[in-house]
Amino acid sequence: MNSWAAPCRREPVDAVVTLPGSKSITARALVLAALAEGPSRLVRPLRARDTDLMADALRALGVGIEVEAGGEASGVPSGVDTDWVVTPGPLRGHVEVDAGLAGTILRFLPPVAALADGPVTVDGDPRLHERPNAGLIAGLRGCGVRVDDDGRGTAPFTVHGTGAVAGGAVTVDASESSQVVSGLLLAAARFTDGLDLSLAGGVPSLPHVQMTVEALAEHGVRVERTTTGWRVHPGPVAPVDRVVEPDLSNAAPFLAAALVTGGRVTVRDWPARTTQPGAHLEHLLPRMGADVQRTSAGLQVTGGTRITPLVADLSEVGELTPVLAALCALADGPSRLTGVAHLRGHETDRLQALDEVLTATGAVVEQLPDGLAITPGPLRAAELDSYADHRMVMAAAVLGLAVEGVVVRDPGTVAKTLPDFVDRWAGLLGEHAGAVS
Ligand SMILES: O=C(O)C1=C[C@@H](OP(=O)(O)O)[C@@H](O)[C@H](O)C1
Ligand SMILES: C=C(OP(=O)(O)O)C(=O)O
Repeated sequence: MNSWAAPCRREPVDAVVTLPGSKSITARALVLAALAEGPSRLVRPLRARDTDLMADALRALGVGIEVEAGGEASGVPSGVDTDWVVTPGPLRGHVEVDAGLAGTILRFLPPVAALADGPVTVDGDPRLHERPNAGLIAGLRGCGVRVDDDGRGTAPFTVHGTGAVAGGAVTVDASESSQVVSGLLLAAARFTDGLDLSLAGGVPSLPHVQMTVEALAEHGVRVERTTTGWRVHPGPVAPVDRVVEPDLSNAAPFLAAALVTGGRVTVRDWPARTTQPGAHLEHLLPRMGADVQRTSAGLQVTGGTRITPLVADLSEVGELTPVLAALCALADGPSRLTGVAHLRGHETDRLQALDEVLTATGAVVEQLPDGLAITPGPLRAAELDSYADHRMVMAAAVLGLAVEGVVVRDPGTVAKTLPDFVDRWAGLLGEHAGAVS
């Protein structure tokens, strides 16, 4: 499929959707299970490019990861393969791993690789070579690990595992990605001296760091907040069986459809409490005019007759920016989204890409040093790039609901976190995914 005619919808949608597991929780669960003292079971992990590549990378290091039919907890008919059973083994080096375009692999795998018994080379898509990673590589070196890189910390690079990592007190610059902190914390219980990590500056996406801290605690690791960062005590990592929550960032386009069409969308199995940044949709969407309720079915979002502009600092929830920006282009006044300078280092430079896409469909966009000012204009048809970015396809889908004639090139890029997005979108609208070529 080379291009996708995003469906336009004038009538209110009315749908209940079920979404696959969280990318971020699946990635953490895989890494911690790989470092644990015995086998762990992941029920309903996300099966998508990012998490499949993470599983492959860990397998290359010697971790057993088997697909198994789910039990009762999987919520699907018995006999359907829904679970991953992760069996740790001695971590081996002399391997190359493909990180694709996954920030989670780029930043979570190298600290694990440092515990292997030989060199591990990390490479991936051409765009991965541009994703910022200097903070992680400097942090690893501070822990006593030898890394060969091009001097910028970007992939490809080689981590020289020796079977042990000293750890100790390290200061890192995580201003470009919270994953620098998460990656180091995740493996730190296995470092000889644990890790006393201090931040050199700010860190975006704090809920994702909190997600890491909670995942560590669930695996029995002692982790605490310090005045300058986080401390992880050395010790065993306990195995854990867990059910992976639905991906709430991937819920964003589906819930946004309720606002665009003045309809109603419920996302099933919305967690009562979660560290996923997508949980902030519950508070952000009412600011854009939606009625949001927790019902017995899940999170129900009902759109009104207009979309209210949004002025918000999205530093904690950067992942939501593309879909929220699309909604801003359909609002009835100017919006301002700030706190997201680090989006320039995501799958694409998202501030530039959003500028291009929203401008092409009629908005007036100003790029700010750390965000976007978006003034809606008369809507017009456009052929949009997907920028190899799943969230840009999802943002285009939201625009397409309101703009006749939105065509998205290379929509298959959604495979990163939601391979069947186009089919699910058709299902949301009560259509078949026919308009693809
Ligand atoms: O730890 C994680 O799972 C993630 C952290 C965030 O990264 P940044 O801090 O680089 O934005 C987020 O954008 C990414 O999609 C997932
Ligand atoms: C920034 C994202 O991904 P990654 O984990 O590759 O950084 C994202 O999914 O929005």
